[in-house]
Amino acid sequence: MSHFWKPGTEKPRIVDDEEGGVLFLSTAASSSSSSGFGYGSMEKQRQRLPVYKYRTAILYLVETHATSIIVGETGSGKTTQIPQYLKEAGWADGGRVIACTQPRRLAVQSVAARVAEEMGVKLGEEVGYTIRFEDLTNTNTTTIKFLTDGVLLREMMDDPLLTKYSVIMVDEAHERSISTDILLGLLKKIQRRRPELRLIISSATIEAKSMSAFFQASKRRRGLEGEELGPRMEPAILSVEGRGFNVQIHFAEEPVSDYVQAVVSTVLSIHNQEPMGDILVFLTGQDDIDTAVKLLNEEAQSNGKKSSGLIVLPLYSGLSRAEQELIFTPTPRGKRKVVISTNIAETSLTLEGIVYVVDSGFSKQRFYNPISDIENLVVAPLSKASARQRAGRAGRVRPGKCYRLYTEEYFVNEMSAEGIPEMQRSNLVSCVIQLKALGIDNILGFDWPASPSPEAMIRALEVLYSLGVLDDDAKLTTPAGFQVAEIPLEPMISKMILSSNELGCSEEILTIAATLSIQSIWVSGRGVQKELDEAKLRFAAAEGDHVTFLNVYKGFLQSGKSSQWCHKNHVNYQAMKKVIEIRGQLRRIAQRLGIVLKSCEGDMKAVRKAVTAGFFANACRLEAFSHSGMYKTVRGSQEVYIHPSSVLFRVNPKWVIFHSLVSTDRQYMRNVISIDPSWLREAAPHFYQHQPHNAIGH
Ligand SMILES: Nc1ncnc2c1ncn2[C@@H]1O[C@H](COP(=O)(O)OP(=O)(O)OP(=O)(O)O)[C@@H](O)[C@H]1O
Repeated sequence: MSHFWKPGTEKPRIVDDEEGGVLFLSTAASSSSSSGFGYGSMEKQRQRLPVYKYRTAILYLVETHATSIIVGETGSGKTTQIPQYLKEAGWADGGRVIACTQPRRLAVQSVAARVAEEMGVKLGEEVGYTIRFEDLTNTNTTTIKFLTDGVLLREMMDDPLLTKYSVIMVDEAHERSISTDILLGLLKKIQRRRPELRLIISSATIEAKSMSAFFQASKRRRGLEGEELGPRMEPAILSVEGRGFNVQIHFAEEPVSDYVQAVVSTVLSIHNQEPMGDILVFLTGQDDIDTAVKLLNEEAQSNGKKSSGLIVLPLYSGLSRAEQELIFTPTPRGKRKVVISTNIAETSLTLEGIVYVVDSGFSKQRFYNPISDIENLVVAPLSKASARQRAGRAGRVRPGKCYRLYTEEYFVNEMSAEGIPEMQRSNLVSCVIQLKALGIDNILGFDWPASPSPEAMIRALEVLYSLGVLDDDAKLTTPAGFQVAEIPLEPMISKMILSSNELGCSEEILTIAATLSIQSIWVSGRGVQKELDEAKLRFAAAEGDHVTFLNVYKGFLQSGKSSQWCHKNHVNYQAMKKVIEIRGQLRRIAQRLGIVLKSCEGDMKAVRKAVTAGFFANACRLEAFSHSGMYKTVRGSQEVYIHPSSVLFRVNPKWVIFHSLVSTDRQYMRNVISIDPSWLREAAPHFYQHQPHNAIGH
């Protein structure tokens, strides 16, 4: 192998914890790797998982403790088995439901399907799932329900105490997504009102001590005589030892400078030198992934022998559902599947054929600076916890290998143990509105597992006030605030949709909202930049990217949603199918909220005003003296530039609004639209009240 020679020595270990009055249970359990390849019956497979040896211990802890923290290595069987054990022990009797949350939609769907299969039932009946815009459960029969943590938060709006659930298992808690953290804070509150509710916090590498300390504060109920009632409120910690099949780790000999190229050569080396078995590659985002797919496919064409038999599939959230599901289809005999993915395949996913994992060592992460009020999407190094999750995708159903595109020295000495919780590196606008919608008024005093900075909170409150979502007492306004809270999108997009109603352009804005929620509608990649730029010119609108999206969408519909049309125009066919899918869902929500579906018939001023009504906080002005296209954000005076992928790159209108920022050598604005600055004060008088008139005047 060109890059690898060094097998790793590090073995993932579980942190033991016997302190602080916390109950620690540990029974020696051998790894299922000793059981070799045989599959046997489904029941036998279940019994071979490390978690099986802990079945009684887990059920005992759940019976006697309000909260149980279960730490176990990836592949030990936590996600698929624990909900079934609970059901078998009667926790779903009497119409009660066992919930298991996941941070990602794809994981929810695939784990639910697996559990239904293991139980021999039809998915959507006894075992079901709910993700945003999709509910595959049956109110009468579903007893085990998988759902995203975001969806469970939304359920609290209708049922604040989550009364139908007997046990809620918060899985993959180590990921510390914003929704997981909000959920943990709220569940702790609910538990005080519903001591019979049981919580299981489960994860591969959670910091069990700090999580336990977080739940420790809850008091046990007392009876009239002062006797303690109900379950013990201090959390129990259980460490499940043993993991899936063995995964041999290989590290790069030298640091890798171009990880996309390194991925391509590593995949080809595996293909040429290693026995059959599928490959899962982790890259950072759509652009990298599309490039790697293209390079591998080109190899397959130009170098028939070396790479024949490779089926290369991309996997990222911007793909349509059908395209994502391709990764689950069995690989034909004599072929090798290569799935090239973002971190959406990092946790909870079992792809049966995967034997090899290639880990670039990076992922795209959000970083927010409350002082400059700037949130960036940055390609950042992984944590050890994520690297272990990635390696764990091999070795699920047979022994595997993981090739890390970084050195062992880097892994041991420089990689951080855990990532920073998303809560502490994000803009909190969505989080605050959710809590407000749940009636949590004292946001600053909320009990968080990891507190966000007060500056970030205040910024979020200010933006929400300016969006007209909060009133002077920081309570949700009626009806606008409640409507924005009800649309399951970021509040700025929701506000843009609501404003389009008054401006008579809801049909256009729904298309824009759907397009903004996927990463890119263009086919990018190395070597096609010139053709892509030419294709974009065919659709480019002087107003900017949002209006350009409308032109592409129109062209796509006129072509009869043709894939050839997309190919000819460098438009990503799967992305367009996803736009249509999301748009349909948003349309239904808009109708439910009483928004009149109407087209502005080419009045782009209305469209730009609606975008301004939602995204006024992202307004920028071109620096008069700047020949390099430097803009400054109106609030915060941060230096930003139009991204080369924007149709306004080098056009540089004086005033623009952006949708998001990415940071490479500079801060670049992605998806940019030109505006008239007078609309800013119209849209958000409070937000811009301290700006000198000439700062946002003509
Ligand atoms: N779809 C599937 N097909 C085949 N085997 C599966 C499937 N899903 C799960 N398994 C088997 O069950 C094992 C345990 O999976 P499970 O998701 O419960 O583990 P886990 O401990 O929750 O791991 P993680 O933290 O990575 O999600 C897998 O390693 C695999 O052997």
